[in-house]
Amino acid sequence: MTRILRIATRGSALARAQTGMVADQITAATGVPTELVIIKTEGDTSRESLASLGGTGVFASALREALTRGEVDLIVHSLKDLPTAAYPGLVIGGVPEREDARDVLCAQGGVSLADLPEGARVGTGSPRRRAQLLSLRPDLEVVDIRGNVDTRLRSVERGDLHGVVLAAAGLERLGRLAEASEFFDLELWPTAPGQGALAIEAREGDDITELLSIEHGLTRTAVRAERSVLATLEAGCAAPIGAHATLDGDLLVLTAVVYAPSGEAELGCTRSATLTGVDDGVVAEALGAAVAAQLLEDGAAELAPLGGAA
Ligand SMILES: NCc1[nH]cc(CCC(=O)O)c1CC(=O)O
Repeated sequence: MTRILRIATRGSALARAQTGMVADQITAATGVPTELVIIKTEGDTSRESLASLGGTGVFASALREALTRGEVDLIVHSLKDLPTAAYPGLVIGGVPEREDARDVLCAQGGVSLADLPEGARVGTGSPRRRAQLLSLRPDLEVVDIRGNVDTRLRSVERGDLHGVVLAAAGLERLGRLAEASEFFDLELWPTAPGQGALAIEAREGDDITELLSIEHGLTRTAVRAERSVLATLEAGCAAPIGAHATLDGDLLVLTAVVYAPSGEAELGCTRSATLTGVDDGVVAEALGAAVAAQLLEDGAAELAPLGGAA
């Protein structure tokens, strides 16, 4: 019998698109056929705010249960939506190369943030994006929105909002990057730990050698540093924190910023560590922990609500 890899995904257009891309890559590289298994999650069906759903992992848990039960072989997650805590019996078996980690503005008339009218209504459900918007444009009315990328873009098309902030990677995967009216530089506007990257989760001990074909070690190392900041701060995925790591030669450079929810203040820290190719993951994790420790020493916990879904 030929082996078929069953790959679980959430049902949103973005989730299906990115899972299909990973599945196609695996098949192209290894010849092993794949099958997509769509799993509905509470995070997809509920209209409640993320905070009232109980915070981290609302998108991941139904898929993880299916993987644990053996109903599927792999899960493709957006890395930024994956809680930092390990899940018993499961491992991140593959991390493909990261795409664009930046946030973008999609605004009526294709205008930039600076050119939005006074008091413009801009939608985001992310406390980080809210703070970043307000720090640059305190006059804006930031509107808390939920829903998938398509719904968010439609609220701009319909004129309910002047603009929305979204991840470039998500728009790209949906073929809608042309709707971006401004790309925010990562130095000025660091994004969520792991943004633009995917995680392929597998059962511990399963020998899924096909994953080697999509693995990108430098992405894995960079996101490990970013996620280590969150884990050390004991912050949830909805905390107002941006973190981004890049490689400069053999130097891993990590910047993290914690924002006051109002956008009126922020604390940043940049540090670097040399990668040697040996234990890079450990080095990355220590770098993230050091950056987080510095932020805490500088008062991050007093500046922003860090825990759970803020
Ligand atoms: N929270 C939803 C979510 N999870 C991952 C992405 C984008 C793709 C990515 O970062 O890999 C998005 C949409 C968005 O933030 O615009």
